Amino acid sequence: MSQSNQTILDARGLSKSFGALKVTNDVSLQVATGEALGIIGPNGAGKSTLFNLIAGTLPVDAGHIVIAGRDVTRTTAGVRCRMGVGRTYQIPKPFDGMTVLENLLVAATNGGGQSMDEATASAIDILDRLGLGELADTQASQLRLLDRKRLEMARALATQPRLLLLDEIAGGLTEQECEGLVATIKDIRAAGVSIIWIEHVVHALLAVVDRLVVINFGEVLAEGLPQETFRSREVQEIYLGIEA
Ligand SMILES: Nc1ncnc2c1ncn2[C@@H]1O[C@H](COP(=O)(O)OP(=O)(O)OP(=O)(O)O)[C@@H](O)[C@H]1O
Repeated sequence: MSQSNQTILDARGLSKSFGALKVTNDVSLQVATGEALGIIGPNGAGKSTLFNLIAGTLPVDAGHIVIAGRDVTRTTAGVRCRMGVGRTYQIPKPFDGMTVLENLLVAATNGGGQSMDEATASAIDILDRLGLGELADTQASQLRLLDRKRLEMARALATQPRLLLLDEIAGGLTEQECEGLVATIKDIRAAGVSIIWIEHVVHALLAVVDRLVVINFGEVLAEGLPQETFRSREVQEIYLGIEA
């Protein structure tokens, strides 16, 4: 079997400490090309840190990260972005002084390495797909929460990811907004993008993902089919604090 064709992400033995605090402890994650993987876990379990390690915004203390068959453990976030790792942040980080369209153009030209013509064409397409077309010329600072979250996703898509990391994109949305978001993520996935989605809104996550990983105290507590894993005794007890 060719690893590079079948596996978009192969992370092995990842560890990270901040001072004396061990936040990631020997975590291994594999994502097949085209797969959607969900990650849940209590606050402070180390989920976002895992994204920082995979995206390259933080260096690992130990372990290896292979993306599409290439060992990227020692490469920068910029290199990984150009290799196809796109991400959203838990707290959206648009350039507030720029318009929605300008935000995408920066992502597409800097992160995605596209020419301005290519970037403009693909940005307009992405904005239409995400329901932001009419807001293209609106300043990012003027957007309501749902549209800020859409913009966060649109910026990540503008970098043309093969692997998209979504960090708590559903938090704070109404039920109806959440349903729309789930449909959008399904569309992105159907277009061939592999996804890892960290989410506290579990019902939204379970509507999309093929597999679920539960992180607790920086370690993989459980892993498997989404419903089965979420309902397992150890996850109900430790993640939800419920005696099953
Ligand atoms: N750069 C940093 N320096 C020091 N400590 C950090 C840093 N980043 C994260 N931490 C700590 O590491 C732990 C894990 O944080 P992380 O954000 O990865 O958790 P999380 O599972 O994503 O939590 P949440 O669900 O609340 O977003 C927390 O105790 C956090 O305070």
